[in-house]
Amino acid sequence: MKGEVISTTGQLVGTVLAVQANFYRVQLDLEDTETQGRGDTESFFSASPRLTISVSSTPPILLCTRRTRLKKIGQQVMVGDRVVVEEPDWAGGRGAIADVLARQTELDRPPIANANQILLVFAVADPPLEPYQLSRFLVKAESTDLDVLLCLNKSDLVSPEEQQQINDRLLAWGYQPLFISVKNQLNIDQAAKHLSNKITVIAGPSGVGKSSLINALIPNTNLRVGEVSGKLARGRHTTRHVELFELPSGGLLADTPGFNQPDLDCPPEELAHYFPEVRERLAGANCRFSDCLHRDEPDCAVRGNWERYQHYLEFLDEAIARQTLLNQQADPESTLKLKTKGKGQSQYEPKLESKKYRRLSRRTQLQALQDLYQDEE
Ligand SMILES: Nc1nc2c(ncn2[C@@H]2O[C@H](COP(=O)(O)OP(=O)(O)OP(=O)(O)O)[C@@H](O)[C@H]2O)c(=O)[nH]1
Ligand SMILES: [Zn+2]
Repeated sequence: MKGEVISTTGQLVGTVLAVQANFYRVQLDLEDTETQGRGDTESFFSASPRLTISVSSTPPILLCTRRTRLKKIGQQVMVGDRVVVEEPDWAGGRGAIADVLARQTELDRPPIANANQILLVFAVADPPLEPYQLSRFLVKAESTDLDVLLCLNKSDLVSPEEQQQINDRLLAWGYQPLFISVKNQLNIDQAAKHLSNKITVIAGPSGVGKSSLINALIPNTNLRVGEVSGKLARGRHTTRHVELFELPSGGLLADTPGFNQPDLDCPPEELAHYFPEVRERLAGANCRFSDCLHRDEPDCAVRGNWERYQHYLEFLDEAIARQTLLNQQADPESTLKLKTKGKGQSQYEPKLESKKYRRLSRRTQLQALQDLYQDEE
């Protein structure tokens, strides 16, 4: 981000770091601002009390409103957006967003534009590495179409042999994990290297050391101090707030409340592509049917004894249950059946499965639906 020359027209261009009510905190690209002859005033940093900024080396941050024209055309501004800023008031630290540049990527939950990758953080122990949970997070991350990086923290808690075993297992899944230990400052530089000059969304279950890692990557920024404020600040009851934090080596990091209980909401036919193992199998062979769901169809190139095949089947049940539910909401008639009750009464009940995916036992589907609701509680 830093030092990038985006426009040759003398426009001020920057990146939206945070959205606060109707204000947008925009970090301007360095080159652009230098040509505009801003004065070095401390006050324009008043909008970002959490960042300690050295005036000489850090691009200025302006608190911006959104131009009425943008409101009229319904142009939303998201965290991560590249925006054109007009009428900078350097002394007051204010400006106005006049335009939003085309987005490279767009995430829904959390709402972030132009993210490049997801950094999935898990721990090798404490909490124990749970393959099914990891698989779920990986599939969810893959479904965003962003690059997926896997970091395994707390490597100080396992022996080199155990670490090797985990490594081999994940290699077979198609991932090359980076083992780190925030506690022992192991491989933090390596992790930082992967994040430089990119927008990275960090995700992972509770207690694996995400806050600790963020604090190690961005020293002097107590954005979430692990055990005390971290839990409170990011608890279930906080409003969904997304913010990008600048890494010293360049690049921005988004922490993601709300990504911690991933529900798999992709269409059933897409699910297989979110497994590297499947992509590899399908690179060298085809299933007989182009719409194969890789369950019990003849001549399936995917079904087999790879470790996560069972995970695939379970996630598939869940995706089908979700799809059925969605279809039913969109078009109740097509998925409701008339059921005759006693005393001549009849009533509509949901059909549990659409024809397209019919195969699951009713029990499995019910179970999947129940799981789904539990997740959403
Ligand atoms: N042994 C060991 N413990 C660590 C390491 N990194 C973090 N921890 C500890 O793990 C616990 C959880 O760390 P956090 O950084 O709060 O984890 P988190 O992922 O942010 O957790 P949530 O805020 O619940 O999402 C803390 O007690 C940390 O001190 C590590 O590398 N090794
Ligand atoms: Zn198949």
